[in-house]
Amino acid sequence: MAAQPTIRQIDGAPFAATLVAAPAANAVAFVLNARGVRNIWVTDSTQPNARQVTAFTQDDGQDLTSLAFSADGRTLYFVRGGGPNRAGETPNPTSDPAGAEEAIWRVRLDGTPATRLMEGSSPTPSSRGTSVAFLRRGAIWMASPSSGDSVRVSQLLRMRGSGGSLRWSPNGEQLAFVSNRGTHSFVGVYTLSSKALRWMAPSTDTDNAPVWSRDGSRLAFLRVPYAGRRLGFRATRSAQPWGIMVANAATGEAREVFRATAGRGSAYWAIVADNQLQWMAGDRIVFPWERTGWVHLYSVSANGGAAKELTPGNGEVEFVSTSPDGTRVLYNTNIGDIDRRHVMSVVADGSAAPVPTASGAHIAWSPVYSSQGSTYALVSDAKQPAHAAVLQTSRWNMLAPESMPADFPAASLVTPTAVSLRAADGVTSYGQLFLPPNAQPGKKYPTVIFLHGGSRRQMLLGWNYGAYYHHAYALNQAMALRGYIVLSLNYRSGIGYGMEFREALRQGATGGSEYGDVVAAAKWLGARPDVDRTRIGLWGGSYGGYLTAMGLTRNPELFKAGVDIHGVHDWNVGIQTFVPDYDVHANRLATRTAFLASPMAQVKNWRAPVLLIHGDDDRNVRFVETLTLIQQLRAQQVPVEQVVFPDEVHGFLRHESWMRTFEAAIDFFGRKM
Ligand SMILES: CC(=O)N[C@@H](C)C(=O)N[C@@H](C)C(=O)O
Repeated sequence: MAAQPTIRQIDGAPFAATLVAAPAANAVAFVLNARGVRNIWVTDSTQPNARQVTAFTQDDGQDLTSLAFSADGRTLYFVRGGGPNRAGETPNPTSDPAGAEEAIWRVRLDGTPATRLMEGSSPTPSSRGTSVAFLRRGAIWMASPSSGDSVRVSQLLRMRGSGGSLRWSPNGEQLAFVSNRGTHSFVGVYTLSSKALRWMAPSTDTDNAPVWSRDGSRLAFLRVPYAGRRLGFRATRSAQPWGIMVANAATGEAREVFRATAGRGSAYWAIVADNQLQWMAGDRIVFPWERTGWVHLYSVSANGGAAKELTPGNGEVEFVSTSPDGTRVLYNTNIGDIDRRHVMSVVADGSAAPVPTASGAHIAWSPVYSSQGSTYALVSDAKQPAHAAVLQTSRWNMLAPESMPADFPAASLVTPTAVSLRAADGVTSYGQLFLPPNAQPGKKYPTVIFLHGGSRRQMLLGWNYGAYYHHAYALNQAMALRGYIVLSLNYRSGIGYGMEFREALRQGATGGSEYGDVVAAAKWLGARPDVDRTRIGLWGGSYGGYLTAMGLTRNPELFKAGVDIHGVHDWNVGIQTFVPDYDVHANRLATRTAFLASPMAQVKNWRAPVLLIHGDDDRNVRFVETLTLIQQLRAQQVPVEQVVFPDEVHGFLRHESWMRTFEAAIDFFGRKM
């Protein structure tokens, strides 16, 4: 019998991320995270086969992000390291005594080594020259070539608020940006020659997502009416309708060219894209709208008028980019295949129906056109982890096949199947079922339910496009290969199944209604002949840790053990992490509802053994959430085990953190289930 693949083998393939295309030279770049060692790979007109252009060698937890090409496509800028937490500390998960930083690096595609340029983030190379605008602690700075290979940096302008969304005009003479003022935001335009700053029709609303017209005379941006402080972890089904403004860059005067209708789609839901708005050829603006209850793309004239739906169907558009000539939009969607993602393209004026790219049971995201019109994407399937690929004769062909480890056990992996189930209140939820290979008829198997985090997430019928859930998919595979049945549950309040599913009523801090789907899943599994209903466990991270803890407090009769990774255990604490001035006394009913929807409200019922795992530099779910839970469980003599990662953040930055987490989980379930 072949040796059982280890979790380190199953989760040992590189994870591909951050695919970007250059405006010239047919260059495309992406990041490969190979067991925590992150490096940048490129392909271009000189060498169509992908090649590694950086030389990092350690699982050091220093992410590579914000890749941005120069106008000529010959130089690539990127950020190494993460942003500061509220205490101003940058992520240092190896506890490196020298500390860590968030800095902008540069690598030329001529083979010379990458070099660190300066502290900062959001490198935004000029659309014409060789300058690079960037952010440093919320201020806007500029780096310009100096003697030799060095750069001269200077703060571009001093203003209130925090800068973001840097956008060069097509001629490289102006820089548009967003100035975030906390309760509202403005769009500004800075002119380099005159050093003049002009606000675009400033108002009480939140203006963001600026995009230049193709002739550089105008700017379009989103205007979202002020709606008070958003506390999160609750449904938002409607709002004061958002709109699209078009401003004259020279005068700052603007007018509204589109406004969402009341009801469905009146609350803006973002796509994943460099720009939320795409200024296309023919002066048309392409934008996302949820009017039908699904996130679709629409097209409207920059002069106003009726919006035209480009992507009809029951499913969501998620990742969006455009062709260099502005005639086509490239996007991914689950329309027609709800538990996967496929890349489509459509003409921006809506004169023709969307066109598919590749067929097959794959998951494709982050699609981009190269400057010479080739189509690239990040792709995975049930067995092949996330990789960068180019579209050739309607197939996705891997760009860096040599990066796959020889011991990756693709053939041993199982292929999950799509399932759906109904909760007591009638709401349908969805999931992927992993069955142990060579399952024996009549045998009853121990079973675990995986609960994703977010909760605006969706697990799929294959390796996930998010790093966190790419890792989670590996553990689900490892558990199935170790003889567990695994149900990966897409509970209500997740994405992919429409607005009303995502914005499920009484979710999270307003009632925890999604826990009803967890109970339904346990009962659905318990009714299966191959499930040992006395051996059902739960595991999940963050929001999934919350639901794991809910199961162990609310229904100790259903669940035998749990692995709770940085879970939310008190919604009032969870909200305060994102809203520091949240006042639990401002609305006592809401505060009490939030507490009653939290595991801590019924922690006295907790009996089952649990493994708690947390990094203490967690910026999303504070370490104290686990501290207070452990204190209470010890007082109740509940069998509690723990794994703590000093200086790790929420989505573990080190591969070794994930491996230690998963090895501990496999061992824990082996002993407790
Ligand atoms: C928004 C956020 O941080 N939510 C957390 C409770 C969470 O679930 N975080 C991760 C796991 C995520 O997927 O967002």
